[in-house]
Amino acid sequence: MSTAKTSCSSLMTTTFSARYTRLSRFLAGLTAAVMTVVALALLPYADLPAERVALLVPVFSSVQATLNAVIAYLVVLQFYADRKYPTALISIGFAFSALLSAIQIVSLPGVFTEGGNFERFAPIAIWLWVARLSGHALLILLAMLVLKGRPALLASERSVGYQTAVFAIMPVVLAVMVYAFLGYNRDLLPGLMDASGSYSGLAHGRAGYFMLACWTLALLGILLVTRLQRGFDCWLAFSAYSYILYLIVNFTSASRFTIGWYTSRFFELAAAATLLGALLFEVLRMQQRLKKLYSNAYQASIRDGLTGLYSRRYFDTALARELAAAERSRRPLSLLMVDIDYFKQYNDTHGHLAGDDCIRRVAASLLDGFRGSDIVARYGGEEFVVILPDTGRELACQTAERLRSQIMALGIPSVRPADANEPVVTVSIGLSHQPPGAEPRKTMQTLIGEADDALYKAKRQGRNRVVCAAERTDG
Ligand SMILES: Nc1nc2c(ncn2[C@@H]2O[C@H](COP(=O)(O)OP(=O)(O)OP(=O)(O)O)[C@@H](O)[C@H]2O)c(=O)[nH]1
Repeated sequence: MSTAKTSCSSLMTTTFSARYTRLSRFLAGLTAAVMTVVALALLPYADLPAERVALLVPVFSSVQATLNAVIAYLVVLQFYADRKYPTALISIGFAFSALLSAIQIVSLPGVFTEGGNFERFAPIAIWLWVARLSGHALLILLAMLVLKGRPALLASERSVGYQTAVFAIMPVVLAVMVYAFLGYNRDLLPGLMDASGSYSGLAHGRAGYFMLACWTLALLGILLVTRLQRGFDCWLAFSAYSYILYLIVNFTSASRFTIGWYTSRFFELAAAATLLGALLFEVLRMQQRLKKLYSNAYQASIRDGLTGLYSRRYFDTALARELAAAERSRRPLSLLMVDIDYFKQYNDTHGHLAGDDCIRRVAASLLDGFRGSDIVARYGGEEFVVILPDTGRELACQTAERLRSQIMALGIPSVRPADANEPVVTVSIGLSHQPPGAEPRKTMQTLIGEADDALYKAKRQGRNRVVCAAERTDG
């Protein structure tokens, strides 16, 4: 019960595996600690003015917007797979942030005009920044509340495609609405920056505290609700923590073109870059897992569960393939049908489990006795078949004889009727053969039928022997 609940409360259980959680926790914790030290070391210098590098901030903002857009894309695709609404809300958060960043870049100095549209956009630009950061955090917080309140709530399988499209469009609508609202009310908005470029009114006022509170609540939400059960949870928490450091360093300077103003952007960049790295790593791991799963499923579909030999189904396709190849290359092909003698008595005396063990030992011996190109399969019950490509009748007879002796040599104690003289498990073998270039060529059914008839003859003749179908036809 508790396991089911725990897995529900974690994010992205479909794609993101638990295996690397401890490593992610350690790495995210370590990186957060290093960043905290860097932030603390920076604080005394945050106020110092720095060179005005007009393009630095637009470049930072573009990279950050691109990273967030890619994260949003990967996460909304994840919603398509796991159908969890919190996943969709997180993707909206990142897409919303990316879009508002893009809008904001237009207003920055040196991007479209020398002085920038900044002066013209100034009241909106800084409000866009406030809206972007708080909106992003609130959407993550909302995701955590939904995850906590309705952990089992899933989008229906039928509508998930349509809902994914809606969630992909929603951030555009939100961003346009925020932009329109701010533009429309630009004259009413309180100025958050003075003519000298100082925004200490924002940093040490209600808007600044609000932004910090949003990210602190988002971080607490991630920690308390997900309990960092998956790698993604850890990096999402790290990303929220990076935003808090970003704001603290940025607010300590509270003025444009200072050490704090520039360097704070590294923290925002770190938030997006590490999360994207974690996502890509998980996508790569998922690919590896799928490959392994596919290979396991394929092997299970062509192998017999008890013996590990090829299954009857695989044998059917293999025989058709090998017969066609033998015909094309005008080479011979032989088929052995091997059956354990008196197996019913063996089972009745020693029990079914011992019977299984006997089948396994005979199968292992069969595998041992053939070339890599020969195909050994379990035909059913205590019966096996072996396809011997490129093998003439003489060689096939010798091989079958060798196999018969090899199985006797295993010395599996047997219970026999009074007339049987071997106290060990033996096999009877029927052999059929397709000579090179023979016309009319035999079909699969003919070849199997002939081997089966030969096996029946071997049983009637007293068992523990090899009978070749060609002998009977010729004779
Ligand atoms: N333990 C075990 N027994 C199986 C398995 N598949 C089939 N059998 C048993 O194998 C026995 C086959 O019996 P029969 O077909 O009468 O053949 P037999 O006793 O070997 O007699 P001959 O073939 O004429 O020598 C049956 O009792 C089946 O229940 C299996 O996977 N495990």
